Amino acid sequence: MSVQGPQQVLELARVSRTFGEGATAVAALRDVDLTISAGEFVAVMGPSGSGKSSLLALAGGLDLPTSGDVFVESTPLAGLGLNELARLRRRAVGYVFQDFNLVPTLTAAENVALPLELDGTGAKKAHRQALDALRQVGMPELADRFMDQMSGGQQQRVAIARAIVGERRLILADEPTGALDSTTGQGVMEVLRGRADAGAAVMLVTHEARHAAWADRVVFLRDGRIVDQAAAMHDPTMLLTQAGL
Ligand SMILES: Nc1ncnc2c1ncn2[C@@H]1O[C@H](COP(=O)(O)OP(=O)(O)OP(=O)(O)O)[C@@H](O)[C@H]1O
Repeated sequence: MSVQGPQQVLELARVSRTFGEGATAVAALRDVDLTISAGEFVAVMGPSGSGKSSLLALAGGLDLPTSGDVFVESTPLAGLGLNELARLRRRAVGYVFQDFNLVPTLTAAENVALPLELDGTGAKKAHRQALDALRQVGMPELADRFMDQMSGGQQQRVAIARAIVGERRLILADEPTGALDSTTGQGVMEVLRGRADAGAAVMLVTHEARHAAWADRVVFLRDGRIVDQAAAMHDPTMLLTQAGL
């Protein structure tokens, strides 16, 4: 399924995010400029606490910057009301959370179909698209299982299926392979690469150089600033050196 729309899917313009005030304030992000185009897969690397999760949260409209602007498909997020922001997130943004955020009382297929149904897609079509997404992450046979009948790795793949379902233009993934063995983790990278190749913008936070090697570009964060950007090299040790890891 191809994903079409404006060329520039995500833009962060001089974005800063500070938590707290005064002497105890923490600058999680400082003056970050970043643009991701349709079809582009960007990996974000950097030491713990460098601002990677904060960056993803701002890109997905889950948090708002202290200063600067975030645009998703040319729409400034700051100008949206809460309902409009929620609608844009459901329609345009697929988010893989570190802790999955799945609904335990729903089956895998119901979890994946949920954002589509909330957005007005009919139940049958939503179910069909959910099965397709579950197939892409290699789990079509587990569609009717509830979350407490699944391993951590299986739940993680449900979370990934929910992020890629439908025609999301922006896919944001925070360490989406933590609970997966390396073969399955590789499969998830193939799925993300495939979504980018179909026209989505993909941003992946990862500590793993072999996963960053799937990206078109790697952004390195340190102390809340982008310190370097590089075309992804297929030399993992080089990536680790650059990331200071
Ligand atoms: N809700 C919050 N309240 C206060 N400080 C926060 C909050 N969220 C993040 N921070 C701080 O902002 C900085 C950046 O955190 P962030 O989680 O974005 O880093 P990270 O690179 O994702 O780290 P990790 O790799 O450990 O997940 C850290 O110093 C963190 O303590």
